[in-house]
Amino acid sequence: MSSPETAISPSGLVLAGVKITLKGQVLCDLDLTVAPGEIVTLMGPSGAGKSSLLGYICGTLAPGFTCRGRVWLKGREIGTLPPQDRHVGILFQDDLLFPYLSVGGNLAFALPVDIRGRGQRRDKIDQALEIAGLAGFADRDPATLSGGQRARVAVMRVLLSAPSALLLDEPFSRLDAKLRSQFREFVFEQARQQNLPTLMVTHDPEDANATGGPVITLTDHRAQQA
Ligand SMILES: Nc1ncnc2c1ncn2[C@@H]1O[C@H](COP(=O)(O)OP(=O)(O)OP(=O)(O)O)[C@@H](O)[C@H]1O
Repeated sequence: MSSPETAISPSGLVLAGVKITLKGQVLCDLDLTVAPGEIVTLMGPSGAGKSSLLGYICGTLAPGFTCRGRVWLKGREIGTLPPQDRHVGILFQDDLLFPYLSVGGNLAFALPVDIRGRGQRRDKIDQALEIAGLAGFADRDPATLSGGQRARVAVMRVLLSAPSALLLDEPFSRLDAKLRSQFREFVFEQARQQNLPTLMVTHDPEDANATGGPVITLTDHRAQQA
C-alpha cells in the first residue's frame, strides 16, 4: 500500500517528518515535496542546517548528527539505503573534478556500470560534452579549462550518473555575475529536460528568482514558504 506522501508525488522527492539534531539542538524539522522537473530553493541563515539537510537526503551526513524521518524518491524509500543506491546527484560550489583524470576520464567515472561497451561509453561522454558546449574536450586536462568550463563538466558528470533527483549546494557562488547567470540557466535547463526534482541551497535571491519555483526559508528550524 502506498503511503499518503508517495501518493502526492510518486516520482518526486518527498521528505516526511525529517528532523535533524546536532548536539541536542534541532537544526531542522520539516516536510517537503519536490515534484519532477520542479526546482525548489532552500534559503536561510548560515548554520541553519541547509547543507546538512542535503547530506541527509544523499546519505552522506557526518557522524554526530541525529536524524529521523523518511525520504522517498520516485516512490521508493531511500532514507535507509547506502548513498550509492539512492540515485541522488549533488553539485557543490567547488567543481571537485579529479585533477589526475582527463575531462573524459572525469565523465567516464560517473557512468553507470551497466554501460559497458567502450564505444557506448565514449558516445555518452561525447554527447555530454556536446550538450555542455565542450565538444572535443575529452582529452583535456581539467587544469587547462576555465572556471565556467570546469563547472559545466561537473554538471555533466552528475547528470551522466543518471540521478533521479538533483541537489545543488550553492553551485553558482564562485562564478562571476555573467557566468553565474549563464551557468544557472544551463543547469536549470538540464534539470528540467531530465525531469529531475531539484532542491537548491543558495544565499542569493537572484538564484531563487531564476528558478521560477517555490522558495522555502529555514527559519527557527521550520520550512516556511515565501
Ligand atoms: N561535519 C560536521 N561535523 C559537525 N558539525 C557540523 C558538520 N558540518 C556542519 N556542522 C554544523 O552543523 C550546523 C549546520 O551546518 P550546515 O552547513 O548544514 O548549515 P548551512 O545552513 O548549510 O550553513 P551555510 O549557509 O553557512 O552553508 C552548523 O552549526 C555547523 O557548524
